[in-house]
Amino acid sequence: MNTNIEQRIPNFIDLLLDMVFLVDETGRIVFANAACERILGYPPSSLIGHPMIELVLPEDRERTRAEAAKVMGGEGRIGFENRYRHKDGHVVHLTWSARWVDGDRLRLGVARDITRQKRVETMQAAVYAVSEATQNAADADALFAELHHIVASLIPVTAVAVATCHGTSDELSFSYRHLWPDDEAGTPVGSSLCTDVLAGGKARMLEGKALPACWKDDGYLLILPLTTRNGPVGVAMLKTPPGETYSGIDRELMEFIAAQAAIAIERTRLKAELLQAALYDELTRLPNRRLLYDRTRQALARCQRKQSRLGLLYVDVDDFKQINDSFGHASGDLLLREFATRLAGTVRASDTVARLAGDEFVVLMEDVSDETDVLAVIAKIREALAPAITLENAEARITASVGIALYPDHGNDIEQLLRHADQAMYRAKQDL
Ligand SMILES: Nc1nc2c(ncn2[C@@H]2O[C@H](COP(=O)(O)OP(=O)(O)OP(=O)(O)O)[C@@H](O)[C@H]2O)c(=O)[nH]1
Repeated sequence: MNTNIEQRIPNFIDLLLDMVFLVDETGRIVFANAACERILGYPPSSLIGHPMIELVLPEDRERTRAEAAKVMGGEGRIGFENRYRHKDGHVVHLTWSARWVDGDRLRLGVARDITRQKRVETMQAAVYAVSEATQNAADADALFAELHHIVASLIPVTAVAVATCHGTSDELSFSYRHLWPDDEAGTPVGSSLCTDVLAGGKARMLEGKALPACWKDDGYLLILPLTTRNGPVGVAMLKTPPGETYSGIDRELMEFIAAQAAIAIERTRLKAELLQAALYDELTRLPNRRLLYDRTRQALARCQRKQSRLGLLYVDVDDFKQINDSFGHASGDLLLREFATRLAGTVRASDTVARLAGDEFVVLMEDVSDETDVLAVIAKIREALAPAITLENAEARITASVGIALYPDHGNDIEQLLRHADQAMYRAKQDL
């Protein structure tokens, strides 16, 4: 009966969607069905006599040899996965069912192409990895480094650059570069390519003579626009190792990741903006009351441990209302910004200058030995305030009243210290 069917329909094995191989004891192919051409690009006749292992990706060969040895030892095996190289260069993921045919001393293997399924899994894993990176990255720099890491785990990259912008009218600036060269003018290679890709909104792949000269026509450059529903956020550039290429599947995957990365960049920016708004004063960009309280509590804990002193200055601009009344609110704002800059310039980078409200500022200094240290800072503040401040149509000279509080001399917590310094400042103002 079977013989009859085989005689009447002789080539049914070539209709199978899976590949069927017979491989001899030396590892050479003795039979391959038509699916090999559909899946690997090789006509079956061209594979006869060819060592099977040479079709396997070099990274998977050792595992594959070990698996073949098990099959040749008589074990029926199902579910082994490895990767083959298609004739056109792209990677094909396979899962195997294999057994040893003892009488013919041949390995019979049936392989299913699971490349599409693997791609879906890779994409899902990439979405997860990018979203985790977005959650965990402390800032944009950390996010770029993590995105680079994710991309490098999926495709070969030797050099990476990301240029970012805020919308179409904004200029691109290079925010991340890894082994990315400069051109003769000292700007990152590919700047004009980025501008073109951003304008076109489509990914581009460059090779050979089209590559920037520094790569000597070697390898490929993939340029991807980073765009969200709200507009462009930048451009990413990936360079293959010399002699390698990105397949259509690699490019599709990178375009997908670029879309995820663009959303991640937008979210990280939003997070940074929210954090800035929550902790910093909008007008002067100085820490606000909330951040001052937080930093003071931390500083007090350190001082307690180290048995050291902390100095707190309450600084209030004298007669600021008159500036507003005489020159207008915009000039008042300008003066407050300049005042903040000068104040911040008088202390160490590790100290904190905060704006509490209106024209009231606080300076927090760690590790002061006694009041002399603090008085020296006040002298510096007065010196910094001495030059006139240029307003829109006028010049203004300002002074400030300052009150001092020291930990532990005048209090143990932020509220007590602030109250003490405020009262001292008030007394100083009365004496004017
Ligand atoms: N331009 C501007 N003015 C502000 C801002 N915040 C508060 N002010 C103004 O700052 C002024 C503070 O006035 P006062 O508290 O009387 O302070 P002063 O005029 O310096 O008086 P003394 O503290 O007694 O020297 C008020 O007129 C507020 O309207 C701001 O962000 N911008």
